[in-house]
Amino acid sequence: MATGRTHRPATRSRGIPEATVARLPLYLRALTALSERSVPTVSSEELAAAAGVNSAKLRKDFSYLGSYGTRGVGYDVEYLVYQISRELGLTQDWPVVIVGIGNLGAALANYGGFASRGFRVAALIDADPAMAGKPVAGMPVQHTDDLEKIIDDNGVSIGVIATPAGAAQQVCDRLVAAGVTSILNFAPTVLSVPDGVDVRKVDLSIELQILAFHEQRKAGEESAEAAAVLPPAARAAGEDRKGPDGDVPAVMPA
Ligand SMILES: NC(=O)c1ccc[n+]([C@@H]2O[C@H](COP(=O)([O-])OP(=O)(O)OC[C@H]3O[C@@H](n4cnc5c(N)ncnc54)[C@H](O)[C@@H]3O)[C@@H](O)[C@H]2O)c1
Repeated sequence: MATGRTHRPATRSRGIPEATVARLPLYLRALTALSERSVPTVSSEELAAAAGVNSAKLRKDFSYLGSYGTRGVGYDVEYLVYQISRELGLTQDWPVVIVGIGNLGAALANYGGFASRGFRVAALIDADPAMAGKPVAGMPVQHTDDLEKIIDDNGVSIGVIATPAGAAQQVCDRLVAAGVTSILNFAPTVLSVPDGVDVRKVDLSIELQILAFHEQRKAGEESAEAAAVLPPAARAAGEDRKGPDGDVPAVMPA
């Protein structure tokens, strides 16, 4: 009997904005690190810096949780860990299945960080008959033929897709038909899902492309700054000092 499929994140119904929900894991990670160091309280500024968020935004986010901290003391670290964990639904066990146990699926299965955050890997599923029964991360890989039964038996509502892109939609459709309502998709493809099903896509190459964009902008700003510190005559002379690729040599401060 599936029990997990009806769980919906409480955050939506409580009217917490999606952007705040997206920042809660950042706060939780920073707070967990403080808790591990037995730090009892933290100011909004310190926590904002640790989470990489603006402190006014943090205070606004925490106001949605009904957490305002104490003036001059800050926020109680343990209580905030509990509050955010509860808000994110992490105080309950979330069985997760991973579909596609190749390089990535096996790495995810071996990652210990899921279990410590309340995500129990309930099953590993792959279409390759040669993999069936083989142990990965201490669990036998199960064949996709049994996908629906596995979802039902374990009350799974969260599925992770780590198959090739061409198989992802079909895997997604089967997961959804079996009762999965949240999908974490690593395959480089856009999935169509019915209303009520949440999909989060992880694409490391997109993250790298965004970093490349920022790197390019930083390089542009540096050369603009270098040009700005030159007196006009030197700037004009600098034209002659360009390297063979047109790069302007770095300007040393006087
Ligand atoms: N999001 C990211 O940042 C990121 C990073 C690396 C890889 N990927 C993507 O993750 C996916 C897996 O990459 P990989 O390197 O592990 O590939 P892989 O070839 O090593 O593994 C894919 C696995 O999926 C299985 N599979 C194929 N069709 C299936 C189906 N219909 N049902 C169940 N299992 C099926 C295969 O048998 C294989 O074991 C690819 O789509 C890849 O592009 C994403």
